[in-house]
Amino acid sequence: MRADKPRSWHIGVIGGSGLAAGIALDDAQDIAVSSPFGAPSGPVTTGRLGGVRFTFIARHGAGHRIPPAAINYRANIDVLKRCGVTDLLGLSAIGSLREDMAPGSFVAVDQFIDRTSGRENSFFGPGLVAHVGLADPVCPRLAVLAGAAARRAGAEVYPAGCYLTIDGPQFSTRAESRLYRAWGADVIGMTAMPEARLAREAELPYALLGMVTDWDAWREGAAGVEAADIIAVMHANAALAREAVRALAASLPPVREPSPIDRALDSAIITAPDAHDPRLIARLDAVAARLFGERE
Ligand SMILES: CSC[C@H]1O[C@H](OP(=O)(O)O)[C@H](O)[C@@H]1O
Ligand SMILES: Nc1ncnc2[nH]cnc12
Repeated sequence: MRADKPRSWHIGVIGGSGLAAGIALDDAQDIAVSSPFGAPSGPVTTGRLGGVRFTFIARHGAGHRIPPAAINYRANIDVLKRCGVTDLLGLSAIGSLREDMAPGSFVAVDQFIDRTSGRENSFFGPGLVAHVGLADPVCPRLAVLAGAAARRAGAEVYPAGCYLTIDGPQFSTRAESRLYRAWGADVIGMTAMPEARLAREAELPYALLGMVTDWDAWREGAAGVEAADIIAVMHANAALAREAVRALAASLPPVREPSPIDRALDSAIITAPDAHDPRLIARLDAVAARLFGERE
């Protein structure tokens, strides 16, 4: 498949907390897709919304079984790419680090700070070294479309925000929460990294619609975060998130023009061809099909 020709949209959706039940798709089919990177969070559901192909995966698995640090982010993105997804939208519960971003509002995240450690954060490695650019980790086209769709669905949407990713599973201390505010982070969660990194390596334009569920722990005199409160807000907002996805489907231009992110790997791989590890190349049959599909 050439990346520089217009093609049809195929939107991958990674549904987070409160969204494991997925989105209602026409002609939906559940498919267990296997990945050389291990087990994904579960089967994908693929189908159509208003004529556009969508494929959904629940980030934490059915019944929210998988904690943030144990999610196989590589496998999730690999199977979505394997299904032919062209663009990837993450939906996430987030805590607010700002007075104005109140619970119930949505944020089209545009930057990340990564405080995670020990998560598999690259498809590449010894035998195939790649350094993709991540200065602008979110696809502006998809972020604008997703933000506008959420607004049309009735949400209050902030068009930008910096998401700080912690490992969790515990929520932050008050001191950490204040520190993250001082760093300039706007919202906090446990899953956007390495998801956004891996999407870029897989040449998938990525956007993240965060749904603010709480104020985290920085507010003087306020109670700390409770998971049950987050889930209650998420349940109240899940219909809005699903409506936003429907509105996104309705608003996509008929043809998907190429994105520069479709070619993110063009200048990223620095290992000499004669030093390539064929086993790693084989594992990248979906992620880097554009580069290695026919050549090696
Ligand atoms: C259930 S509260 C904490 C949990 O919610 C967020 O997950 P997701 O981004 O998948 O919606 C947060 O990152 C934590 O994993
Ligand atoms: N305050 C918070 N911290 C981390 N992850 C979250 N997900 C939703 N709210 C959160």
